[in-house]
Amino acid sequence: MRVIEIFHSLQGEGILSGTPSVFVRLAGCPLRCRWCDTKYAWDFSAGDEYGVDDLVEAVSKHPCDHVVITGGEPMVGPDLAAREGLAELTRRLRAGRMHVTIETAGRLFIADLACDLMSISPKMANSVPSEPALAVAHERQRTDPGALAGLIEGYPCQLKFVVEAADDIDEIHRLLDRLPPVPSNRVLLMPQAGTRDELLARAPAVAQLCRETGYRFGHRLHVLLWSDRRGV
Ligand SMILES: C[S@@+](CC[C@H](N)C(=O)[O-])C[C@H]1O[C@@H](n2cnc3c(N)ncnc32)[C@H](O)[C@@H]1O
Ligand SMILES: Nc1nc2[nH]cc(C(=O)O)c2c(=O)[nH]1
Ligand code: SF4
Ligand SMILES: [Mg+2]
Repeated sequence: MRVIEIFHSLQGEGILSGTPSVFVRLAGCPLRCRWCDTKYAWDFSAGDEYGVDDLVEAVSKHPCDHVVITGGEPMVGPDLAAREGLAELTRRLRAGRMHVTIETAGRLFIADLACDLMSISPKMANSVPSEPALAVAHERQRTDPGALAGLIEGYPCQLKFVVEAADDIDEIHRLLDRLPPVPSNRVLLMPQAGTRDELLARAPAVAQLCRETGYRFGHRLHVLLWSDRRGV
């Protein structure tokens, strides 16, 4: 598997925000969201090659029982071998008594992952890249209610929607209407913010939207603490 970085930090997002966690960032993402804060992980051939044994050993060096597998898009992977590698990695981490979170846009359903929290961030219209060729690929890739439904029914999950403007909520409601029910405290609205200044500017409107809708506020604790620093 190709790995961009492994680091020990606090989970910055979602219902486990604040939890000390080791992050494994896998290489490659076909979606190329306009505001992605991790563009350095888009290339499938970037980073270093690791076997599952090496990865488990690198993770277990940290004094920590939560692991977050992210990317890039860890659920896509360049080929079948990479997806089987992901399944094997989750099983080995779970066997070592680690709590496993997978961060994914939710474009692909994969069964049999040893995943304690499927952290899904479905991509909405505000994420479409401005370059037309990329936008076409993104439209094709970004939402598949069938895959999302499979993940929601197959795993403990949370849905993290990236919100830029108050009217994003209409599209979120339309998508939720087509999915199996998710409790409102597992639906999070997260400000679109790659820097601390953007977070402070957008958070109040998102907080207000949470009060109006009953959905949960999605933190970006790492952005608050370290702004756009890489590897934290
Ligand atoms: C870099 S992505 C990697 C995992 C997967 N590709 C995904 O999108 O869920 C990790 C998380 O960061 C979020 N994210 C990326 N850029 C962001 C930004 N500018 N503002 C808010 N959230 C962002 C994504 O929506 C996702 O929840
Ligand atoms: N601290 C911290 N928390 C995170 N939660 C999800 C992240 C990600 O990039 O997937 C992330 C990240 O990059 N850093
Ligand atoms: S799906 Fe995730 S990694 Fe891929 S471009 Fe969008 S935010 Fe970035
Ligand atoms: Mg991140």
